[in-house]
Amino acid sequence: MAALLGIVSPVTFTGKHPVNSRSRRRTVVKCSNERRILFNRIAPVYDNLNDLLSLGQHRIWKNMAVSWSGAKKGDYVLDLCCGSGDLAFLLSEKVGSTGKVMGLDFSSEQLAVAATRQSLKARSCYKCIEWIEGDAIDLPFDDCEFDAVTMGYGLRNVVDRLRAMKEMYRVLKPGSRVSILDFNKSNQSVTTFMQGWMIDNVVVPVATVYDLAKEYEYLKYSINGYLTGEELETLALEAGFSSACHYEISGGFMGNLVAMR
Ligand SMILES: C/C(=C\Cc1cc(O)c2ccccc2c1O)CCC[C@H](C)CCC[C@H](C)CCCC(C)C
Ligand SMILES: C[S@@+](CC[C@H](N)C(=O)[O-])C[C@H]1O[C@@H](n2cnc3c(N)ncnc32)[C@H](O)[C@@H]1O
Repeated sequence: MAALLGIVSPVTFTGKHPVNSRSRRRTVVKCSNERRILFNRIAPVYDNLNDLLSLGQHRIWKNMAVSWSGAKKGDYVLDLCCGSGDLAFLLSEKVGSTGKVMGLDFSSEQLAVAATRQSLKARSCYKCIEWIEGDAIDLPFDDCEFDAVTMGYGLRNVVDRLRAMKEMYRVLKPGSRVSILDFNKSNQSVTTFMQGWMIDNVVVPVATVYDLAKEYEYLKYSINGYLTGEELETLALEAGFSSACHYEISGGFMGNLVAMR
């Protein structure tokens, strides 16, 4: 489970000397691949389980994240860790057919679902979306390209979060925003307890029906290994953003970081 968790401490020590960067690199690559496999495996049922398990609320949270990004008509925007495309479709409705949306993910199966969903949509704005298979920590884009960046339930799953944050900073135009939605690692013990209880007693039992118990058990461990809102703000400032604010939503179950370059 630890491998699936891919929880890699910033510096891994054995004995007196830090493990060399080559072994750390190997660990990062291995953990990253474990996660890619996880999201490939859940791709066929991902959207339906999100709707069922959040009672459709996740669509509200994603709408909020896209609104916070500041994306507007005619913009060129990026949705990182786009998965099956939920935030990319919402962004395309904001930028319209005169804008452009890039959806990037390293799961080929998630991108295949996104492309299929796009092919079934009639509105012209959805035609402005392009899907790219790539890694959030090494973006295939130039500096200062995008008017907005979104990341829905992605940063918690990225092994090197600071590197991903620095890449988001690099590809954003000065004065533009990144909006990062995810579970909230709450400081309130009641919220943490309720989050964990829901995952243990609702989410995982339902996922078990689809033989995905292990994949959804990862959720709880990944939230435990995530950053608090305050730590996310600090991470954004460390990556170079001029300002950062983390908003708790849905009773503290979820959170959204907004940072400006
Ligand atoms: C859209 C949501 C989660 C996306 C998601 C993120 C991940 O990192 C995963 C990792 C492994 C497997 C699946 C995912 C994954 O789906 C949030 C909503 C879906 C959640 C699965 C449901 C979580 C339930 C909450 C703990 C409680 C919701 C209360 C609400 C007010 C009804
Ligand atoms: C929980 S899904 C979120 C999908 C979508 N943003 C949403 O909100 O529904 C997390 C996504 O992040 C992708 N991902 C995780 N680490 C990544 C990385 N380093 N580079 C690119 N994609 C990554 C996974 O493949 C998966 O599709």
